Amino acid sequence: MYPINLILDDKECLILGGGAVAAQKVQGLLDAGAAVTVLSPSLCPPLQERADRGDITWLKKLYEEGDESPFYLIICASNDSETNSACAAAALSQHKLVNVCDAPQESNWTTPSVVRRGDILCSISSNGKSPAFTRWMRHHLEQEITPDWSRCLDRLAVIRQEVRSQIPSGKDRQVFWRSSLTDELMEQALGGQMAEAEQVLWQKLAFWLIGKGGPHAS
Ligand SMILES: C[C@@]1(CC(=O)O)C2=NC(=C\c3[nH]c(c(CCC(=O)O)c3CC(=O)O)Cc3[nH]c(c(CC(=O)O)c3CCC(=O)O)/C=C3\N/C(=C\2)[C@@H](CCC(=O)O)[C@]3(C)CC(=O)O)/[C@H]1CCC(=O)O
Ligand SMILES: NC(=O)c1ccc[n+]([C@@H]2O[C@H](COP(=O)([O-])OP(=O)(O)OC[C@H]3O[C@@H](n4cnc5c(N)ncnc54)[C@H](O)[C@@H]3O)[C@@H](O)[C@H]2O)c1
Repeated sequence: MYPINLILDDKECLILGGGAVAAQKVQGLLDAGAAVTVLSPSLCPPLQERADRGDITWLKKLYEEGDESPFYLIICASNDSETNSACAAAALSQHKLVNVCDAPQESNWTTPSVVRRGDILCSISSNGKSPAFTRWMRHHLEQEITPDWSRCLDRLAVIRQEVRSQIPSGKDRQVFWRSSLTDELMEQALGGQMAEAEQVLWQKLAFWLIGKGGPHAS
């Protein structure tokens, strides 16, 4: 397996089936900004609510070959494994992104468990060996990765722009960041002293620039 972060903004995605598993997958796709269609003769109550609100498009029918054609990404989550397999085979023959929720061997990607904190995205997989363990790991990481991590990331993104403009060499910037983002600094930042930690980082940048003879020195 090779992890990738797929950009799904407004991409047309299809989910086959309207049960609890489909609802979980719909949530993940909506979180990623996709345009979601559910194809199923029936919907579970949470999906019915989403369809009523207009969050998703509902195609009220049984799957027929060709239904998958307009879509970029397809998740087969019906409880009819023959239909899941037929849809997956048709979609794979068109080189689409396909997941079969009860048959990873018929998929070209599997669904990881996810922890989101602002722009932080942490995905967890067990290569299909134990989704229950994957779920436990998610709960564990949810405790560890607090909303402060995302605030910290937002501050670091600002400082990164400044570092980019002050330290012209990519190699030097790498050395700066590797020597500056220490455990001690991050423990301070995430331990309730983010502003103080930020000051320390600005100081480190100032010292770095003095050591290197100022901005844009070669
Ligand atoms: C991460 C998560 C995302 C999501 O689904 O959105 C996810 N499964 C979750 C939960 C979960 N799934 C199952 C249980 C009951 C315990 C158990 O059966 O072991 C629990 C736990 C629970 O719900 O408590 C049953 C199950 N799952 C699969 C099969 C078929 C098979 O193994 O062949 C069966 C048997 C069906 C049956 O018997 O009928 C297969 C897959 N499930 C995957 C993902 C992919 C591999 C992920 C990995 O690498 O770990 C993969 C391969 C396919 C895919 O979906 O891509 C989500 C965690 C959400 C969270 O974070 O809470
Ligand atoms: N990947 C996972 O995490 C995971 C977890 C649990 C179960 N599963 C598997 O997922 C499948 C679905 O589970 P569920 O609990 O959502 O089932 P469910 O019975 O609640 O829902 C199944 C849905 O599929 C629809 N459907 C049936 N035949 C169809 C067809 N030909 N075309 C379109 N839609 C059709 C039904 O109308 C229903 O809405 C099961 O096969 C189960 O083995 C996967």
